[in-house]
Amino acid sequence: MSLPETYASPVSLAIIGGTGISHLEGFKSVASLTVPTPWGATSSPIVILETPTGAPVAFIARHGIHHQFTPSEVPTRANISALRSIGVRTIIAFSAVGSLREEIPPRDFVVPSQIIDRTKGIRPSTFFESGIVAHVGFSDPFDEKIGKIVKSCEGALVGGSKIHEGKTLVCMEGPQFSTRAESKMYRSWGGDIINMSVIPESKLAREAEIHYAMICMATDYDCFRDDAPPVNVAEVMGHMKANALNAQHLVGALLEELVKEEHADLLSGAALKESSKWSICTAPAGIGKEAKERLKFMFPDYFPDA
Ligand SMILES: CSC[C@H]1O[C@H](OP(=O)(O)O)[C@H](O)[C@@H]1O
Ligand SMILES: Nc1ncnc2[nH]cnc12
Repeated sequence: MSLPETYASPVSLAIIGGTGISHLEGFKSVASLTVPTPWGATSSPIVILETPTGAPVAFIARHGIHHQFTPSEVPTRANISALRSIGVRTIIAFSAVGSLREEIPPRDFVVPSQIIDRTKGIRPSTFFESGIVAHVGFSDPFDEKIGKIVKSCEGALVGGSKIHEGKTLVCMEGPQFSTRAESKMYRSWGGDIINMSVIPESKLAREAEIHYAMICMATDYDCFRDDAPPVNVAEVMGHMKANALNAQHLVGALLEELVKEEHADLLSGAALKESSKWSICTAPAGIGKEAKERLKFMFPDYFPDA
């Protein structure tokens, strides 16, 4: 059955699905939006789901519905700007990660608090360029309040999976996995888990003034253990089957909690309101016309003359 291609109300909450999560089950799908952006097409249509209480939630598949975009190819600026343009102010992003610590076994979940960026500078990672410069703060890349709410939903997980907090996520370029030397080096740097996705997604969400948290699901021990075989895709996908089911349980509990009135500040984007506007360094008279036209897509109020 084909879904309506429009949705009348703003949608303030979004979920980004990663490896093994190309759609969300258990919710009513009410629309499928194709949102063209100044940064091109999104990686998948934006599906609007409704929670049992009727709250709308946007869902987008990071790698496309067939997992056709490599981590370096994901059109992240399109994804984030499209979500912002439909009203999104909070994003919960899912990611399959390698564990760099014995105490984080496959099938445990992690809400990271820090990032070490090991991408290679080849992914477009800012909205503010070519005629406009801004430097937003990124010291604490994840929203702590959302992290605490995720942890409070730990009881929804089955099979003994735990949620670890306060961990450091290394983001590598890929698509090849790490060497053993790199894996050990990341551990010596304080890295706890590793993926290929959190950069630039988290940076762009910050620039778009969207609260962002990542729910990482461990699938392997990467390759730091000399006495064990290294990570491979079959191992990742095997654990992701169980993780995806658990993610489903977690999302049910999490959405029920997040849409409560007491979290209205999160869904309105209160903590980041106008944070990018005040990070712009370019003098108004010097901001290029095309830059203003692009950014108007996300920030219609900031550039009234565009
Ligand atoms: C299939 S293993 C590597 C792949 O898995 C993770 O994807 P995602 O973050 O979208 O769940 C990792 O970041 C890599 O892209
Ligand atoms: N070991 C690993 N390295 C990078 N990304 C991953 N995603 C899942 N496992 C991973």
